[in-house]
Amino acid sequence: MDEAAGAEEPVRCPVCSQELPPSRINAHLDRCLQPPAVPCHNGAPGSPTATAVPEEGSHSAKKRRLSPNAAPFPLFHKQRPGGEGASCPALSASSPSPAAGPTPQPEAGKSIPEKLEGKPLADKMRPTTLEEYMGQSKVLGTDTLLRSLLESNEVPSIILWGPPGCGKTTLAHIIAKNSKKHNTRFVSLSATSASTNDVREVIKQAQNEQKLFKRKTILFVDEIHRFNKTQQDTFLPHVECGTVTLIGATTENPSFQVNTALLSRCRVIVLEKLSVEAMEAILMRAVHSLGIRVLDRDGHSDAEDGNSSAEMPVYIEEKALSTLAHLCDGDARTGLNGLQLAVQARLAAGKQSFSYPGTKKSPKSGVIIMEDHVKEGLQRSHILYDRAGEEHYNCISALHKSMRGSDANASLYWLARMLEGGEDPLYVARRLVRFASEDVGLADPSALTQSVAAFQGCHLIGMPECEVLLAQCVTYLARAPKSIEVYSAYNNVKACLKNHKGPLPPVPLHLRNAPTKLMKGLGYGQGYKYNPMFKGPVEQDYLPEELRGLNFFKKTH
Ligand SMILES: Nc1ncnc2c1ncn2[C@@H]1O[C@H](COP(=O)(O)OP(=O)(O)OP(=O)(O)O)[C@@H](O)[C@H]1O
Ligand SMILES: [Zn+2]
Repeated sequence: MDEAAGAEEPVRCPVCSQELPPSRINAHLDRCLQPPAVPCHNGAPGSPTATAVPEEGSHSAKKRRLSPNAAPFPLFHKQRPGGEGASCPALSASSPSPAAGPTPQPEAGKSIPEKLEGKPLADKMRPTTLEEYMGQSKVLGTDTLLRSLLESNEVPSIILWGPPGCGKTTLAHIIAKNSKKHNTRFVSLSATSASTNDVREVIKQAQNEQKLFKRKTILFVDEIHRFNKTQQDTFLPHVECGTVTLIGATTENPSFQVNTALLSRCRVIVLEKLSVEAMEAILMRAVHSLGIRVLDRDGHSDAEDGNSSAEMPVYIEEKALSTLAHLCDGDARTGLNGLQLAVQARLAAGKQSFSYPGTKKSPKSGVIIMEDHVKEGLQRSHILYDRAGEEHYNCISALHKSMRGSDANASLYWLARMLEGGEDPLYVARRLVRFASEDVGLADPSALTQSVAAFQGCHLIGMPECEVLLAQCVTYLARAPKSIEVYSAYNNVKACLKNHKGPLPPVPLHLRNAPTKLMKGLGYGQGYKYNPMFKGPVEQDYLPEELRGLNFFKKTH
């Protein structure tokens, strides 16, 4: 599509975005690609949200044209996930050995504090190959479809759906790096900051690229669920015609959040929380690349004590690593951040002598990171609960169902899971108000009063004091008798209105008010029996004529 562009139409330089006549583009490109040019990628001023990945081969220490920030790949050398330690370049810090692969290694030879400077550890440790990518074997294992597609460079448009820090962005980068070998561009946008215009811009460039160089573009859109439906529609024709291959990432269920037309053109790949084993491997790799020594239960270190330079050695207990792997709830970013914070805090505390209880090993001196230190490094709210995502809906649903099942015990558990995870107490309180009417109803009308009072109380005093108010109300509601009589009767009425064919029946004349003479003349209010004037029961119809005899309370569904 859009291939009809006339010969005279200017083309946009894919490197610096300048518009040029087609006859001049090649000469311009030669100049534009000259080292040492200033940063010349589409993340230059004007479109701060787009970042192009440097081409393979240009990404070397000598002739890097892009600003270091534009390079999505970590500066770390390739690491074995295992841990014999002796050959780890970071441990034998004396020579900045070039032996460990094609990537430059500016980190080798640095001290641990120096290695922790700058970008967060999680970014620096981002894997660049499938071999370094841990876990997710269900979708990426050796015999999976995705794996074979990737290896043959036939990347379909995909949506990666998974919890935070499970490796969505990382996988997209790996796919891109993989496909660059096959002449593909990679551009990334974040849906949180990119406008529809940014999207159009990227697509325009992708079209030029295809025209000029027959190069494909992979467009990575992080948090794709944040794009509204119109913005999502902007992609659609271009995904369809193959100008761009879309890789979207989302923490939200795409069947609710992503435009169905777009969804039907993408494969949804479900990534899971990382397992404890995968987390341990990720942490171990980080520890080794930092040059931290792992102490096993007997106090043995995985590196020789003899070769320590002037730098003070840093040790971490094996147990501390496994605790961290358990606590970060499958979120590698949280895990790596936790590790980084613990290491930094301990480095700040300085060198100590420590001996290992219960062993004959002689006391060591240096910095030691123990289980308690990593626990401090982790924020509790990160551990339990993902306030914005799936978990939020799953937990409130579990609470609602536990109360409905009159299980006060389980109800309190789900309540605590949410509140301890940092859930907004008013969100829970609103649900309780709804429950009081929907599930308790007239079996105990004061449930509504109770829950509204709890809502107002929470509003007044906030967390953490209001937690007990919610606990009280949750228990009250769980123990209360249940009736859905009103709820289902009202639903029956709504269904009746929805299914009604033709114009709705008029309001019966005798039920109408007659404030004017004209209305009285028209028969409004005529024959209405004012109930207080009658001694016994009054015979009178209140439904429109065609509905007479219908009982919404009796109808069951
Ligand atoms: N499967 C993995 N193997 C190794 N490291 C991983 C893996 N997943 C995540 N990481 C590490 O965690 C960091 C964060 O991961 P990433 O940015 O890919 O998460 P995400 O799923 O995109 O999260 P979010 O939804 O929060 O953006 C990475 O920089 C990397 O260091
Ligand atoms: Zn240019």
